[in-house]
Amino acid sequence: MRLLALHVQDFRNLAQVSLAPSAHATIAVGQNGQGKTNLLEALYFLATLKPLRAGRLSELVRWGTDGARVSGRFLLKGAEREIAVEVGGGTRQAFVDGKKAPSLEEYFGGVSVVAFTPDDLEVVKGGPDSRRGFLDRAVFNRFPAYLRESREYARALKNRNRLLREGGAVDPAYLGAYDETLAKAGARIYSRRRALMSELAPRAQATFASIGRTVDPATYGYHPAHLGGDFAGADEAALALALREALSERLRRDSDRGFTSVGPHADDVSVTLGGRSARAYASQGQQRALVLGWKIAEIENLQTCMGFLPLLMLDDVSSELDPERNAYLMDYLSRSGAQVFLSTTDGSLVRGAAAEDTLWLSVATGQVSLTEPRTPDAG
Ligand SMILES: Nc1ncnc2c1ncn2[C@@H]1O[C@H](COP(=O)(O)OP(=O)(O)OP(=O)(O)O)[C@@H](O)[C@H]1O
Repeated sequence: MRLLALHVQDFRNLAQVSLAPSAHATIAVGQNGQGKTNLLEALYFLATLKPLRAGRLSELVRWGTDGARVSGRFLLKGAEREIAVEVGGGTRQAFVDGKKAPSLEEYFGGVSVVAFTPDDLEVVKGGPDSRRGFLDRAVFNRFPAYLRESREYARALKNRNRLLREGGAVDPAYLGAYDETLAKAGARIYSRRRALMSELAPRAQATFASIGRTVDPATYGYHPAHLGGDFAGADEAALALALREALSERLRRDSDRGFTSVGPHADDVSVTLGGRSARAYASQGQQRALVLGWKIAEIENLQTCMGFLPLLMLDDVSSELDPERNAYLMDYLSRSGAQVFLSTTDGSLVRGAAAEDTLWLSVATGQVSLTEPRTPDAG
């Protein structure tokens, strides 16, 4: 997969940007607050239909305008196709080759992106919801149908919670029908996450061992909350049954509280170092290496399982790493052969990822311009 052209219109502070990225590294350099992350976010949004940072879609639209548009021409399995997304009035609309996308699967059709941002540290330091978000982005890349499947689950959960909140005497038959739907959709989420983690965890552990500069081994594990039975060995039907049982066991408590306390929305990912919680005991640098181990594993796993490298996006990551780990990452990027997009305030930090064909961009007050080749520190 390769992005041949990117067009951005009225997306955050970017009024109009058109560029033909390098097949390898495209590097956006600029001072703080100029629009570098916005440029990467536009690409991320195009490739995932999810905002990288925004809570609401309306935040993506340039102030004073009615709508934003991002489009990209991709080379995918030897054929060119254009995908586009428009945001306006709080909703988004996806297009494939100029026509409304018939389905999300059709829209993505092999486009995927792995993003590295300073917020990724939350996967170790933050709460379960950050870790679930992190896990779900990786699952979505690996199994594109996951976006639709996780929406089905979210819808079923919302309906059940509404019923619980309404209180009073909930008709058991009525609730049973909701539980059935929720258990089925939930079982699919469990099995997707479990499949991804079984591929990813050993790779991430091995990658961490090569960058961690510590003899303590790391582990990455996925744990469904409050689910009985043998999780590792259960098929999807058995997972649905276990979830249905857990839902009915907790019904009284859930009715009192007005929300569903068991299911994939309550899961967590554990990250340990030397057998201890990385959140509680790992140093800042070790936590960064743990995240880096995960991300590199995700890229390599996609390459092995899907047969292509995702686009890589690194938002001001080098300033967060010590020189040795930064050099490791830059070297990895230049050797990977992946198409990479980097943002930085200091071009010299990412020079290790650059080559002859690198596209250097300068970003200032929402304007993106090409800078002369081999003058990376300009801008
Ligand atoms: N919807 C919007 N419309 C117009 N401008 C916006 C919008 N959303 C954010 N901005 C502006 O975008 C700018 C921030 O851009 P961005 O986050 O890309 O900065 P950056 O270059 O990555 O900076 P840093 O190096 O500090 O991370 C801010 O000036 C902010 O006010």
